Amino acid sequence: ATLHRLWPEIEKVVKQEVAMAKLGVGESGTGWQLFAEDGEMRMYRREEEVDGMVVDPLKAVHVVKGITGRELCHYFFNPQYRYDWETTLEHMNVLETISEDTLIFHQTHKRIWPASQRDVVFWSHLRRLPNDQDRDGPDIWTVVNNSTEHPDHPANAGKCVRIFLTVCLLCQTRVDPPKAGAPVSRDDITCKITYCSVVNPGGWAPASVLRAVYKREYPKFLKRFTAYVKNQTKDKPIMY
Ligand SMILES: CCCCCc1ccc(-c2ccc(S(=O)(=O)CCO)cc2)cc1[C@H]1C[C@H]1c1ccccn1
Repeated sequence: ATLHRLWPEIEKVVKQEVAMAKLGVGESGTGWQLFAEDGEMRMYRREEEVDGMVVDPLKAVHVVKGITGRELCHYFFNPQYRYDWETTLEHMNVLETISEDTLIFHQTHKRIWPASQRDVVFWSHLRRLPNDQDRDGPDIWTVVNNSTEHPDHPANAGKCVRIFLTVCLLCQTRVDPPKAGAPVSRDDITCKITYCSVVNPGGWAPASVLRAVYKREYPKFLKRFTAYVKNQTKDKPIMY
């Protein structure tokens, strides 16, 4: 994959997104407003518009027990599971397999009245990162999705309005030492999740509609996705 034309962009965007995801909502200056809370999950957004279109950056932080960052990123990255947890997905297609950890997707999402239907083309990269806090702790895992162009799916050539997004799922795992001699079980594992996303809706959509959609869909997505991974992994050996 190091020889692929996208490789320099992938390296740059992954470094930028991971650095941003590691910033707390406090440190990255003012402007983050809490808009949803559910147990350990906190969802923040900044109200931003580009050319009169809502492109509110979103940052969600969540802590889940019993699954590792590698497991979360495995189920987020791999196409074969996506229809199980991505409720707004209408169609998904892998356009290119750049390497086993780098794919290019085309997705159409269900139409959200009164806006027109959207589609997206993005590269998706799965990456293991060293744990910079605790050298002998589990690694950090991330998936970065970033819009790209593809000759088979020119933007706005069909019925869908092309959206543009950058998404980063960053997962940091912690293992609390079990009682002396006991093996590590899923009860000893905690994963801190940071999900950052900026979605440019492409064509015009009413700000009120977009903000209502984001307020409804993002909490639902993160809750459903983490519950899905817990259910998929509960009887499987732990993947670090
Ligand atoms: C008028 C609505 C315009 C935007 C509709 C739309 C399209 C794609 C997306 C989207 C596409 C990909 C990703 S992902 O994280 O890369 C995972 C892979 O699927 C995430 C979200 C979002 C939304 C916005 C509904 C909003 C919404 C928010 C969370 C989930 C679903 N829908």
